[in-house]
Amino acid sequence: MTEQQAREQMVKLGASFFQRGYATGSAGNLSMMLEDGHLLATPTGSCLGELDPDTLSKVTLDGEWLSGDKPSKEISFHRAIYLNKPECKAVVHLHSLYLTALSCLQGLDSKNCIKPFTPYVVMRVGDVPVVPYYRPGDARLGEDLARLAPHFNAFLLANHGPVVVGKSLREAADNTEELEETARLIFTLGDRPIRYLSDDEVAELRS
Ligand SMILES: O=C(O)[C@@H](O)C(=O)COP(=O)(O)O
Ligand SMILES: [Zn+2]
Repeated sequence: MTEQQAREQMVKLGASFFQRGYATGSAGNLSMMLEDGHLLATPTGSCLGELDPDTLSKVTLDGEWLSGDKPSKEISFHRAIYLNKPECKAVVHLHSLYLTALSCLQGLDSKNCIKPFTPYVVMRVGDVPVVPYYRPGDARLGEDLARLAPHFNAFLLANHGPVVVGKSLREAADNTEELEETARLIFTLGDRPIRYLSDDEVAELRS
C-alpha cells in the first residue's frame, strides 16, 4: 500500500467509526505503520469523522514529528506497542460506548476483562488485560502497554477505553468493532446467568 493509499484508508475508517457512533467529538486516535517504517497517526484534537489525508501526522518510531499536524497525545503509547510487537502494523484507540462503560466497572479481572461466551472474540482477539487508570497522555500508559504488547492484541484502559492492534488498520478496526459488540452483549445480558465457554471450548478455538 502506498503512503497516499494509507492516508486515504485512515480517513475512510475514521469516518466510518464516526458515522456509526463508535467515535464521537474528538475522542480516540488511530495509527498505522507505513512501508517506510514511519508511523501515520491522527493529529491531536482531531475528529475521526473529519480527518484530512494531507494533515495526518507522520512520526518516526522514535517519536520524531516529521510532518503534518501535531500528533495525538497518545502517540507514545502507540509507539510503545509497535516497538514491542513487531507484527503490529496498526493501533486503534476509541472511547466507544460499551467498552468504555466496561472500563469503568469495579472488580474487572485485570488479566482478562472479557470472559469468553462467544467464539468470534476468542478467535480474533483473545484475552483483554486491563491497564490501570492514568491521565490521558501519561507516559505510564506506554510503559504498561510496552510490557503487555507482546502477549495480547487488545487492552482496556481503566476508566478510559479500548486499545486494539492489528496487522493492518482494517484488521485493528474490525477487531475493535468485535470487542465493542461483545461489551454491548455483556450489558445487554445484564444479570442474566451466562453460559460461558468452557476451557476446552476456548482451547479448541485457539488451536
Ligand atoms: O482520552 C484522551 O484524551 C485521548 O486518549 C484521546 O482519545 C484523544 O486524544 P488526541 O488523540 O490527542 O486527540
Ligand atoms: Zn482516549
